[in-house]
Amino acid sequence: MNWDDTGPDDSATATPGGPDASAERLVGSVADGEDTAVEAALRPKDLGEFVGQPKVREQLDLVLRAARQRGATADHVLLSGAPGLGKTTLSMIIAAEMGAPIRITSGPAIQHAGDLAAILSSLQEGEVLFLDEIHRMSRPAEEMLYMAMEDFRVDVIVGKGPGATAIPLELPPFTLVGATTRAGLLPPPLRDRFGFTAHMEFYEAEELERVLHRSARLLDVSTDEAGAREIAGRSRGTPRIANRLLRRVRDYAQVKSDGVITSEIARQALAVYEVDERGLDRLDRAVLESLLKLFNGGPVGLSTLAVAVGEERETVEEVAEPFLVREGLLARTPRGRVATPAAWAHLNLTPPASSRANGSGQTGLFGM
Ligand SMILES: Nc1ncnc2c1ncn2[C@@H]1O[C@H](COP(=O)(O)OP(=O)(O)OP(=O)(O)O)[C@@H](O)[C@H]1O
Repeated sequence: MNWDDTGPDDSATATPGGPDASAERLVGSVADGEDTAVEAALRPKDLGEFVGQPKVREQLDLVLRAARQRGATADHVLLSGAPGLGKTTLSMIIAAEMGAPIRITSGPAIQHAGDLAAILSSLQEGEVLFLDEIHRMSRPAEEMLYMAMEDFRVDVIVGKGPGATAIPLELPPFTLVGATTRAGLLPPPLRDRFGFTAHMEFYEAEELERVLHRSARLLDVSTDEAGAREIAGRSRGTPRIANRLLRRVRDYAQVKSDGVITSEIARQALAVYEVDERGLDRLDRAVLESLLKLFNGGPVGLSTLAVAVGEERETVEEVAEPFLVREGLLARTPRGRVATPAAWAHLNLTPPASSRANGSGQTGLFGM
């Protein structure tokens, strides 16, 4: 039986940086309103306080120290990685370490070259310009940025048509910190103009425990080691999610107990919020359960799977699947979606005999 109603659909382009459909989920990595309000208080202020990402920290520390010793402005820095891993935080740390002010804007906010010219021309010497979602800037603005980054100069075009003239405008030296969830989407001329590029990885559970202990201290929440461990394991490698789960578990501990977060309290609280021990929520589990119970582990086409779950195709593809793929629970193949042996184990289900025989789904992809 061929369940694949969509033809080859392994061309999924979803990434954690896709549409903000995950914003309202407890385990979504995009910031929601409450996150924005609380995050400012929880941001580490210098590299020493910044948890994890040891390579990025070490390299950035060298770049910044060297610039300070030379009395120069730091090179432009490109930070790539999924939402919530600390790109904004690092940009603020760069400014703080350089003793410089910071200006924050984003690619979508700069639709015209004139918008960028206005920002650039008002920068002070040494200032850090943080450009979030730099891959979403308009083309003309991007081209203006090339020259600004390289020569600290922009050409402001005055007038239109044949009478238009370019007036050169000198800029003070500044440090551009660009952030992107999709480094691959940046045109090479832009990528090449960054002196230092750092890729932010998802965090280890032990690192998230440290983030949680720090946040608990700042929020005046008491949590024991096992409580923090329980939350860290469900935080999908992302400090933003860890901090959000911490706040929900704190609520539960306060209402149902004495306010102290223990592993038992964390387990009970996150059961209420339907976040399981691996960080999967209701939607993730619905996708896996359909794949396993209705389609014997696949392969099944994305559209069929989405109908079975009762969600839009895009929601399944862009909100649930990236994490399931990252966790090795689901694979996107040319014939459709396939569950891995780990998916059967996670939901405590037994794979059908045919797939057990070759240790795989029906495609023989996962021989054991
Ligand atoms: N290494 C870290 N140590 C401690 N806390 C961190 C770390 N990284 C991120 N955080 C916390 O996670 C929250 C989200 O971080 P931040 O806003 O910097 O992420 P981001 O990568 O810029 O996200 P986005 O791409 O959505 O803008 C912040 O409140 C910050 O306190």
